[in-house]
Amino acid sequence: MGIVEKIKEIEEEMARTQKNKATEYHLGLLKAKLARYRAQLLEPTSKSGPAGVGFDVQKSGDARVALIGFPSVGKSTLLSKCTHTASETAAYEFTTLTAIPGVIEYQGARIQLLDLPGIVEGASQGRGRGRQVVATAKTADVILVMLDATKSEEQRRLLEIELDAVGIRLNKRKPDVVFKRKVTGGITLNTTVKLTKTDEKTIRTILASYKLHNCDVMIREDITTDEFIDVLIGTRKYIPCLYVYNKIDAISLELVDKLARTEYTVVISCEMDLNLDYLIERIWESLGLVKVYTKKRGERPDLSDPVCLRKGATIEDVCLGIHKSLATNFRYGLVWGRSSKFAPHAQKVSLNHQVQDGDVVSIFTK
Ligand SMILES: Nc1nc2c(ncn2[C@@H]2O[C@H](COP(=O)(O)OP(=O)(O)OP(=O)(O)O)[C@@H](O)[C@H]2O)c(=O)[nH]1
Ligand SMILES: [K+]
Ligand SMILES: [Mg+2]
Repeated sequence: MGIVEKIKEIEEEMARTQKNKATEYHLGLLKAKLARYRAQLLEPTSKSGPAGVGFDVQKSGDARVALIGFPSVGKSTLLSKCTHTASETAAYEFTTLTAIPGVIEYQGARIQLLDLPGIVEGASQGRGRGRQVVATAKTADVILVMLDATKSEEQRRLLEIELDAVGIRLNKRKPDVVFKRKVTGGITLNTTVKLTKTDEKTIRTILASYKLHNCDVMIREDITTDEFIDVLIGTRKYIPCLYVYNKIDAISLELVDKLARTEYTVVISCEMDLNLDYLIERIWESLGLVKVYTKKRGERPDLSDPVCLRKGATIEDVCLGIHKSLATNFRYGLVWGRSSKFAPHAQKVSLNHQVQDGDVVSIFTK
């Protein structure tokens, strides 16, 4: 039996199994098995299908945003409107057959927007180019799930299933669980909160099914069984996402209003140029980039060319963002701005100091 069939079998068994206290533990086991098969399916060495690799497009700029959606929702129209790159658009499905990168310039940052082929249901299982598309989505800093506002709500859920199947978790944080493998000593399981969505027995069984007999597990939030499996698999990607409803020119105002009030949602019309600037603002916000300005000794800070970094970035990242040699020859740094303890005055800092948006930084080398 191939992996795809095995997955199907488990999914059917799960669907047949009633969810209650007595079956919770058995379901947990099935989930663990399912997650393992799915991971196998996407491994490059898997014999069950082509490799789970994305399109070969070089990452460029300060961040990457990927457009995921069913055919003809307007992905290429959006790319053509928001960047200087034209991507072919047409009324027929599967107009776009490969990844087309464009650049959004905003607030001194360069954001790569990636137009991708439309996907169909079952994309993650290797139908069409879908698998390549979802694998590319994994490399994005923000995913735009693009939807046709004139079509049913169902499309959103279907896309979520495809992304979930390749290990992408949308708008979620990594579960607060510390997991450490050991060589001996058995399993130490600690929880700092009461578990209401899973239980110790399920957790222990899942560990056993992964042949993890020696490890430390510290659970610090009320996680579900699925979230625990995610921690064990370890390759999950937690990516912020915006749901972008296009073609609002073709629906009622009531519906536009309702969609616009939904969390993580932006409504637009590419054709009528509605809300596109707002969409870019929201993308920027979701990226959560930190901009740092550099200053040479005795000069004013250079406000024209900021270094763009991820949230949580340190002085070391600032150095690496300028030139590798800066980190190796680093002596000390000076920061002005929100991350300075002595604001408005500078603080002398080392490589591991975390910077904040708007900081001005001077680096002193040996
Ligand atoms: N009414 C309306 N039509 C739009 C809008 N944006 C795009 N379209 C139309 O939708 C159709 C599909 O647009 P594309 O940009 O090719 O869609 P796509 O998602 O890139 O499609 P594939 O590459 O085939 O997956 C075209 O006929 C566009 O003119 C919009 O805001 N309103
Ligand atoms: K199209
Ligand atoms: Mg297209």
